[in-house]
Amino acid sequence: MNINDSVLSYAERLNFSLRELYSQNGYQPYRMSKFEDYDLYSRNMDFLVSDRVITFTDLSGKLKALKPDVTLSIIKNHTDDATRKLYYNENVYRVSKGADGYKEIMQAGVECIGDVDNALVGESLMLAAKSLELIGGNFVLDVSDLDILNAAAEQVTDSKPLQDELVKCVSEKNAHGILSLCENNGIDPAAADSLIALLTMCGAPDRVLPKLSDLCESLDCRDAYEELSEALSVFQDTPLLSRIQIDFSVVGDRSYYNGVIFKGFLSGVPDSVLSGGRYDKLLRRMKRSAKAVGFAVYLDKLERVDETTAVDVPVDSMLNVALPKGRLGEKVYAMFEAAGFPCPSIKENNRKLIFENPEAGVRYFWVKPSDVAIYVERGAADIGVAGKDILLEYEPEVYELLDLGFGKCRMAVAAPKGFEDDRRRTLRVATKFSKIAADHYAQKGRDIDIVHLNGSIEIAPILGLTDVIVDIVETGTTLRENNLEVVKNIVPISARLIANKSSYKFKGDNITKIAHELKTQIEVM
Ligand SMILES: Nc1ncnc2c1ncn2[C@@H]1O[C@H](COP(=O)(O)OP(=O)(O)OP(=O)(O)O)[C@@H](O)[C@H]1O
Ligand SMILES: O=P(O)(O)OC[C@H]1O[C@H](OP(=O)(O)OP(=O)(O)O)[C@H](O)[C@@H]1O
Repeated sequence: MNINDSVLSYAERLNFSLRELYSQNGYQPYRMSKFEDYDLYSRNMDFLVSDRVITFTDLSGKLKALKPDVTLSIIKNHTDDATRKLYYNENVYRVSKGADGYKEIMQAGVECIGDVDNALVGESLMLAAKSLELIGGNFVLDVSDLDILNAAAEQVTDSKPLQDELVKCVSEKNAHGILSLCENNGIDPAAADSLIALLTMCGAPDRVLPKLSDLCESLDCRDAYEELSEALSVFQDTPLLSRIQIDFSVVGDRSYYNGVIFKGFLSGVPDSVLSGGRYDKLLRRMKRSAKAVGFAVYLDKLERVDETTAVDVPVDSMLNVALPKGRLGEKVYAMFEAAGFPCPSIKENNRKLIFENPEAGVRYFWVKPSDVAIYVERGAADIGVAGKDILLEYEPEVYELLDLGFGKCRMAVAAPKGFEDDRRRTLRVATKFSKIAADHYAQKGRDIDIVHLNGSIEIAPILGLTDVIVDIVETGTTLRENNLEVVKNIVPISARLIANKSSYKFKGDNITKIAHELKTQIEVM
């Protein structure tokens, strides 16, 4: 049968090219059903991107799921000791982030399960880079190593939950977060020197590996270093080497992944388009003795990429900045101006929302403070400034590069003076910050009923709508004037510089320049 490939869409053609690439490298096709026992996911929930799995009961009353993931099913069916190299092309089903809609996501990927050595990890990295090359355009493959990150986190603390928080800070390029975790837990910040060194150690392998070698010596994780450098050696003397970056902000769940992990980014696509790594720990959890490495290409994220955009076009040289309207706005702009990114038109008295200065290479947008994180996460802005309250509430997938040290306030529980919590009743809580409130009370094991409000939160307990509020307190005036008082401080808040992860790969020089200039201003503040 001859197929006239002009009738195929870009994604379909890409799909065929990927299959060809994987089968030429000895990987066998793997087909599976769309349905899986829900039990598989309930036992491995943290491995999934989201804990919201679409379920249904089958005719025998068994709880089934529409597959949100492919890897778990492949491992479940890998029951012998043979080494298998597989590729798949499957749809997975997920609940969309921030909405209650469902998404059907097309994934292509490879898995190698069995006696996986450094050469096979290298092969997987090479196939990942070649997959990105097939997609076309300007791409970067970021490579990290979770064993090295773990060794640095273990040097700071023995506490696993705290290690998780520290590693999460590395994934956000959030050095100030690491230092404040040390401070809050009575740890000498010097203990985090290696972790912070990893956070800043990003760039081409030739440049990073010598420094990393010394660091791994002092962290006593030489084997992890050898694995990483041996796997990366597959790119030596190939043109793909220029696309490879070591970047420790690539982090997977520490209870599933280990060793080399990686993510692929494409210029113009706001989120990673490929993700993978070693996951021997997942196999241990599923009582398998084999080792494994693999990756998935998220074809759905390429929906807006086609042959015309997937060419090596120069990256838009303008830096797009989301500024928060309101109480932070003027101060934020003034800092960017002083950092060498002025845009005089922004001071004109009009209702325009977008301002640009091509000479300075910057374009500013005024958006609602609570929307800044969305613009940055979705790549409409490369960087922006948002309060930590917004970052905690919406948990956007962004880098948190700097604590700007202003917009200082705190998130607190407040109640009418003399309030005492009656634990026989559900506590009614009014807030704009439902997630922060839910997390706070979940940690205490307190049953609550959240009443989500959009402002004037302080009125709720006065009118008997709720017992307490969770809200921002700055001077405390609003509480005082409404006969309320702080019951518990939850977390300090200030303004943060955030960056889109993909933009950071392709406009990194401009973003680090601006972050450096802003940091200098903070230090003299
Ligand atoms: N007294 C304060 N009240 C509210 N936010 C404060 C205060 N002091 C500092 N901030 C910080 O300023 C940020 C922006 O606050 P602002 O009041 O301008 O917007 P908002 O009214 O909270 O946002 P939106 O208009 O989207 O509801 C907050 O996210 C918070 O980080
Ligand atoms: O401690 P204070 O200095 O009194 O500041 C805290 C108040 O400021 C914020 O309200 P905002 O002015 O943003 O109005 P809102 O009620 O509409 O959110 C916040 O929600 C508190 O109500």
